[in-house]
Amino acid sequence: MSNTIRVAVAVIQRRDRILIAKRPQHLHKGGFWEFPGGKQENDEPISQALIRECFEELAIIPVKFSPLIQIEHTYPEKSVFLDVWTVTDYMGVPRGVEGQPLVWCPVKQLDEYQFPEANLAIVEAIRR
Ligand SMILES: Nc1nc2c([nH]c(=O)n2[C@@H]2O[C@H](COP(=O)(O)OP(=O)(O)OP(=O)(O)O)[C@@H](O)[C@H]2O)c(=O)[nH]1
Ligand SMILES: [Mg+2]
Repeated sequence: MSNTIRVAVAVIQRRDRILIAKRPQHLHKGGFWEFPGGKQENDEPISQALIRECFEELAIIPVKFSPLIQIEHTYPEKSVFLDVWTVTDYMGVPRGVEGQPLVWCPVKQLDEYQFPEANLAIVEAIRR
């Protein structure tokens, strides 16, 4: 679909924990938890979008990352294509640059948080 939004998503891992962030209330799926990331810009390689979004949202620079899963999902309002990466090394200390709460969530406890629908497949992929 031509109006599908392409999104770079970072599953940032530290030992058995994953970094999750709470989406600001005013955004699409506001109040849900998410993996940091955001929309790919024109002509930008997806790995560059991943690095840029991690810097903008968390003030870190991913240095070691690999593809995890790609998910197409249609919400009532829009369609997204999530290009999800596992980040295993980065420079800096993550903080919620936009004021968003962050949690290092044990993999086993990910289902205690409410994610957008499309994320179900991400959580399954993390557990594989
Ligand atoms: N970052 C992120 N976006 C997700 C996840 N799951 C999911 O469905 N999305 C959807 O992907 C879309 C784009 O993400 P985004 O809002 O973070 O994009 P962005 O950072 O560029 O935001 P902006 O437009 O405010 O600059 C949103 O509609 C969001 O609901 C997720 O785990 N992380
Ligand atoms: Mg974002």
